[in-house]
Amino acid sequence: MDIAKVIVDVPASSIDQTFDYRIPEKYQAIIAPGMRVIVPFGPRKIMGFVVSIVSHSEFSKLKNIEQVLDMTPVLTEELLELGKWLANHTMSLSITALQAMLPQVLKSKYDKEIVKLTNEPLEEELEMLFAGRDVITFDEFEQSNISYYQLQKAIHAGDVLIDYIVKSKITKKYITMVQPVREAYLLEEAYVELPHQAKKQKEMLAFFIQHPEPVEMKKLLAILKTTRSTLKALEDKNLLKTYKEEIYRNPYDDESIQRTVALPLTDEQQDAIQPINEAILYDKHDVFLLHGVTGSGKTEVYLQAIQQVLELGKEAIVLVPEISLTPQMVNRFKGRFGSKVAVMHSALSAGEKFDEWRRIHQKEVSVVVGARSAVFAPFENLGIIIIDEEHETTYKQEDQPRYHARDVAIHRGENHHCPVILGSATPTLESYARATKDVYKLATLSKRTNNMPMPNVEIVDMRQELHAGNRSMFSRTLKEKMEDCIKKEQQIVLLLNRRGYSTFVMCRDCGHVKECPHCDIALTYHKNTNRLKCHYCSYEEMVPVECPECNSDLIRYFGTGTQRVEESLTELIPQARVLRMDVDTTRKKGSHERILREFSNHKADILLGTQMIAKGLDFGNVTLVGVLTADSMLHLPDFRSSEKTFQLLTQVSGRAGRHELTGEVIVQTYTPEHYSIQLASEYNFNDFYKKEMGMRKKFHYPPYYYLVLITVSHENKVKVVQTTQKIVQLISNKLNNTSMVLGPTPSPIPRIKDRYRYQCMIKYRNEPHLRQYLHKIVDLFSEETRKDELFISIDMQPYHLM
Ligand SMILES: Nc1ncnc2c1ncn2[C@@H]1O[C@H](COP(=O)(O)OP(=O)(O)OP(=O)(O)O)[C@@H](O)[C@H]1O
Ligand SMILES: [Zn+2]
Ligand SMILES: [Zn+2]
Repeated sequence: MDIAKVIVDVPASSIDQTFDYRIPEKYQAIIAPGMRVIVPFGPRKIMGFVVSIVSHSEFSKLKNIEQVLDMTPVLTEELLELGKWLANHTMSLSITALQAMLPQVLKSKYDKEIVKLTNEPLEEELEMLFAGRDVITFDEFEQSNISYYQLQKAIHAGDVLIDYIVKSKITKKYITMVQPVREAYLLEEAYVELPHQAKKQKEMLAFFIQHPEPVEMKKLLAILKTTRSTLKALEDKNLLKTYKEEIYRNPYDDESIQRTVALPLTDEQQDAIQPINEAILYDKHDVFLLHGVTGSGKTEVYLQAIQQVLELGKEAIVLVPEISLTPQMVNRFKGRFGSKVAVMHSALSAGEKFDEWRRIHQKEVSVVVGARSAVFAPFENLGIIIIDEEHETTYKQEDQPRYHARDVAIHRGENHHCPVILGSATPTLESYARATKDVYKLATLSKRTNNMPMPNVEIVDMRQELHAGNRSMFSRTLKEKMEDCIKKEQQIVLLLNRRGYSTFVMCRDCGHVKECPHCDIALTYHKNTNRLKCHYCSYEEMVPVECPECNSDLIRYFGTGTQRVEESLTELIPQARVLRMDVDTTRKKGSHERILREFSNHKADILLGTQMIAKGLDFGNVTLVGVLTADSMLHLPDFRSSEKTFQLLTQVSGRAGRHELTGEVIVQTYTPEHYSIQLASEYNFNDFYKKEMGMRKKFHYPPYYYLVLITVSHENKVKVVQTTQKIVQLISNKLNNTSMVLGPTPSPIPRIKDRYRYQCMIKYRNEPHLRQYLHKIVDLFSEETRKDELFISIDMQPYHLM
């Protein structure tokens, strides 16, 4: 068994291709599938993953593995299999799929060090290598004669640990602990024998006679108001000992979180959880769709299901959309399960992320709460996977591998024979359709836990406001209600539905709009710098003083950015204290939390923001929710725009009146008659579902049809059109006659960074060999994609149609 099959890090198309390498003697005892290695490839040395170890190769002249990067596999057997499936499912390279499962630190090249964790002497050779130090570089080890096997043994025994040198603000990662090495009566004897003058030493012994548990050295010295020398003296007498313990860069202060206990479930919750608990108990894979109105206690159902999973000694993954991963959310899980919970959040530093990942890898936690990529948590005994707000499109990754976390979760659920829970107040049509066909099991929570009614929604027609002479972006009703609310010392959430909006500069005389010279899209106006920026290529320029087309000086900016809304708001209601939450004000780490904390402490009357305020917030004092422009995304070239509008309105309405106070919602719109707005205002999911399903059926969209979006880009427009044309032809010949191929058409943004973009769309119901066809087609162009910068992207089940 001295040959390793390795997936190497080369961006070549052929998927599932492994290369054989010989394992040098020194690595034979330690190497295992799932470890990363460095191998020679052509003239270069590159990284790869060992996927299996075999005794025979078809090839005769094999090169040697150059270096083994891990002493314990970073990918489990299950994740290796998942990677293979993922690459095929998303039409991406195996190497890309495997790397997507690992934290950043393991993807880039970081220097390693070996940390000694014990104060006991190590095995002789290793002990000599450390030579009294706590930390040595990995290089030093590699230059020594010590075998990898010896090192691996010390790692497994917990005596040493391999760490990556990541720059992190928190540098202190190890603490020194003190512990008595003698039994209490021996400490007492020693106490009596100590001379009078050794007062401090006596105090320290007295402390340990009372508290024989290990204590952090720093704390001990602080409590006893003494120094290291006292401790040293007792160490020398062999009464106490010190050792190091690793502390994790834990960004959450677990101790300050208030612990909670399971609430007695309502009847509806009870009915929902019962079949889930059964699936957990009998190792049964089922997908449950938990359709529960906002505030109906879905989270409590998750928590109690996880409780059951933990009692069986298994593990749980909870996925939450990135922007809902607030401290409020995290605390609900930490409050119930304490330090058993790891959090995977993109705002963590690389070092913090790695620490959280390692806590999972080393089985120190059994629950992970995280955004999309947490679905790859390296648990080996999963008992449940939960996806909260399953309708969120951020669960689809927009670059390679273009996976949907829901598909990955279900695949892992099958592997582990465990249930998958999809929860939402507004499930996707895809999931709901599956539930009505019994592919998923449906559980419904129709009432809020406090039995409060859903807040009343009033639709305001902004066209009539205009006719009545009100040109501001706030209707008269909304203004009155806001003033009233502030008077009563209650709070307001204002949503500016900004998708599809931007602030652009237009000439009032000739209508000229300033566009990016490299991308076919309007430049966005940034007020604080008075510059125009492109959001696709970061091109920027000064705002022109006159129109480049007609030289008029009537050049003005249009659109409604949150910043502008804030300004008009403070003009309209000067006494209002406004907090703004959008991408600009939350860029800094921790600012998101700060804004929410201030709002929750009633430091402001109004929380004004974009989509990110619509989800998960639970503030008892919020009684009014205003939506400024409900229809702003209805007109986007996206077949999901009605669904997204319905979801957003329902979610944001759910922020009002969650506790004792009743809430109300004002929705401003220019298209009050649109069914997504009407039905959202009635909380009528069922009718919306029926109506929208009718539309999808008529226009051949999901869930009736599956989609594939193929985008071709190149600097030469003719080449782009021709290539897309050819792809359309090739694929049309292969598909059956219930499938459709649309295109070629220019992409909604026809040029980005000077590259032209064309696309075609495949709609199909049943094409079992589609992926094979697509692979073949992509292979046909592989020369051009490699040499001529032709780019072909394939998005299976696209969410982003731009
Ligand atoms: N069985 C219960 N008895 C009493 N209170 C409960 C119960 N279950 C949940 N709650 C409380 O009801 C409130 C709403 O619950 P929760 O936030 O879990 O709802 P949700 O369905 O997840 O809402 P959203 O979709 O709006 O986030 C919370 O304050 C929660 O503590
Ligand atoms: Zn002009
Ligand atoms: Zn640009």
